[in-house]
Amino acid sequence: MDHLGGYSQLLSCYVWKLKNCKFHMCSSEAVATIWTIEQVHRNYNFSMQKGRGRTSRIRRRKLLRTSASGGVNESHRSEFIELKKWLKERKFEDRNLTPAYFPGTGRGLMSKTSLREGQMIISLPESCLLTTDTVIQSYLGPYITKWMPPPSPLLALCTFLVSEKHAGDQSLWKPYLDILPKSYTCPVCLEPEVVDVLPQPLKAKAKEQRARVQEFFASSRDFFSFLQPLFVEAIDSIFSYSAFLWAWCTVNTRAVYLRPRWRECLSAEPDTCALAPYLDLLNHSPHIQVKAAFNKETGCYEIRAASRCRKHEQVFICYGPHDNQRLLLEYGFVSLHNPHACVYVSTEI
Ligand SMILES: C[S@@+](CC[C@H](N)C(=O)[O-])C[C@H]1O[C@@H](n2cnc3c(N)ncnc32)[C@H](O)[C@@H]1O
Repeated sequence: MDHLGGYSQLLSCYVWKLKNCKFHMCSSEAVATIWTIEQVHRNYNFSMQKGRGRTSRIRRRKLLRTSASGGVNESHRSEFIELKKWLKERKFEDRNLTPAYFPGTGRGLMSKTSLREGQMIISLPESCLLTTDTVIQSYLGPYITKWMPPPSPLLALCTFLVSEKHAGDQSLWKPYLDILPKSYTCPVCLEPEVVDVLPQPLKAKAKEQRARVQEFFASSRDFFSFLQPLFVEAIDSIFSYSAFLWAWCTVNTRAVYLRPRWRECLSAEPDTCALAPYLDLLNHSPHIQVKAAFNKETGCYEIRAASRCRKHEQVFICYGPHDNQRLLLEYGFVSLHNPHACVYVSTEI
């Protein structure tokens, strides 16, 4: 009852803050409050499950130690155990980081040991990357090669994601697909009535983005129909707008940058995106500078720490010098204390 009392008190305090302060709170404060509610809820669930033995005491102490730095270790979760096995088969093992949940930023990666400036923090072999090469070498390859005009690199990646997600247990990428978000918070995924209450300049951008994605989907439907021989179910039920939007957001919010490559069977748009399982659990901080790139000599996508990081701290990378409007549009979040923050003023004002 103690737990329940404390929990509901804390929760109602935050809910009250959200309800009553919504007119005074900026969107980033509101988002932070929602995250705090989530964290209270998670801590509550954890404490209700705790046992009374020595092992539970040790575990609890360990949790307190890690939560002192903000993160709760999540490496015990079945999806991360499966992902780790899958990465090991592809010659990747991580000694520096571990998946964890952080108040404020949500799921991310936490350092297991202190990291020096310039130290390699992740070196992910090419065999773990999902690129257009992966797609072309798959069962989709012959269809992509035959389709005219050639599909874009982005369409190839989205098609592969939707198809593999549909394959479920049969997919070779299942352990990766299982850790991907089920839904996204980018404005392109919001209901039009919600977009309507956004500030004018952001609303215009969000509408533009939605129209672009809808047009991209509409213009790809003939290509999807061409893939029907690969599936038993009707193609429209597999390549629905919601499945396509999920795949688009997956690439848009998580892909890393590779040097442009050109493939004859793909359109001339730059082919620069790769999905990098595990590495894509790194969250963004505008205050961090990291060195990240594909190293041709080692055949790995490498990230080096640009500054030191203490044990059990969240390890961040920087997605770019983005203001909060851009972060929300492209990644579905805003950054507190963003040095690139700016206010957009419409021309009428
Ligand atoms: C590359 S993923 C990073 C891992 C992600 N948090 C996850 O759980 O899979 C990018 C997404 O993480 C979230 N994210 C990244 N940095 C963040 C931050 N500083 N604050 C809040 N959310 C963040 C956003 O949802 C973003 O679209």
